[in-house]
Amino acid sequence: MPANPLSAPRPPSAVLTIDGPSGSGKGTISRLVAEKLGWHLLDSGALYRAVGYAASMEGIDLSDAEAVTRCAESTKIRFRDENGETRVIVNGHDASDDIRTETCGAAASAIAAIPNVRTALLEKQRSFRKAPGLVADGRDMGTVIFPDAGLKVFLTASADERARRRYKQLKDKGLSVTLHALLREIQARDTRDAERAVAPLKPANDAVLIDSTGLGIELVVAKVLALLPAH
Ligand SMILES: Nc1ncnc2c1ncn2[C@@H]1O[C@H](COP(=O)(O)OP(=O)(O)O)[C@@H](O)[C@H]1O
Ligand SMILES: Nc1ccn([C@H]2C[C@H](O)[C@@H](COP(=O)(O)OP(=O)(O)O)O2)c(=O)n1
Repeated sequence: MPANPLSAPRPPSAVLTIDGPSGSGKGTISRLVAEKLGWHLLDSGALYRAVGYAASMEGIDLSDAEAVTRCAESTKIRFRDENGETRVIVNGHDASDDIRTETCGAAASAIAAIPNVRTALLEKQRSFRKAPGLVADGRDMGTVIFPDAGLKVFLTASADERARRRYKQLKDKGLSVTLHALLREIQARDTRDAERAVAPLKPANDAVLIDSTGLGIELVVAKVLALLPAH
């Protein structure tokens, strides 16, 4: 008797992972590639930022692993599309702007080193994998969350260039920052993210490295699209 095609297990949807350090352009490139492909998008850093933000708002000591883990387990995080932008809703409050500060980035990096916090966010991240495909941006998308992804990109740029990009981005938002302080923060975050024991920032063995220093956004998008296997 022929197998019933309806009961056959469906192959998992396609995933493209884009990992890399702060300011390498992961978020920008992931969003543009996802738009071109019509795929879903996972900004995993926003989840860690949301937990760092919620913990700070609740006055939790970020080095108290148990309290931060409880916070990660109980914080409700939703993404909502609004006028072509993705808003991040944390416990019912629109925290999209609050979570983008460098202070919140540092808080996210600190709580992301707690193994149980990562476990608390694991299934939520995997639930973004849906047809026709997913572009997932973060630090461990290719190594831990989607190890079977069809294409893994590790996006880098020199620390100086990443600091300059972040400086321009924050200045354009009207925030008061200095290039020197941003460079120090980026270097401190690189070190903490790369040296933590669990799911450190590093390229997967099968990742394609793209150094975007001196490359414009459209060129990087084109490079990523050219790497995609037929899907
Ligand atoms: N290849 C590039 N060339 C110039 N600027 C870039 C490039 N990629 C990203 N940017 C800019 O750098 C800033 C940081 O990019 P973002 O996507 O937020 O990085 P990440 O998500 O890796 O932290 C943004 O203002 C973005 O427009
Ligand atoms: N998959 C991820 C994503 C982010 N993190 C942590 C480590 C990062 O320093 C913070 C913030 O990540 P995010 O990608 O939003 O930061 P940048 O946009 O690269 O500056 O969260 C992580 O540990 N694992």
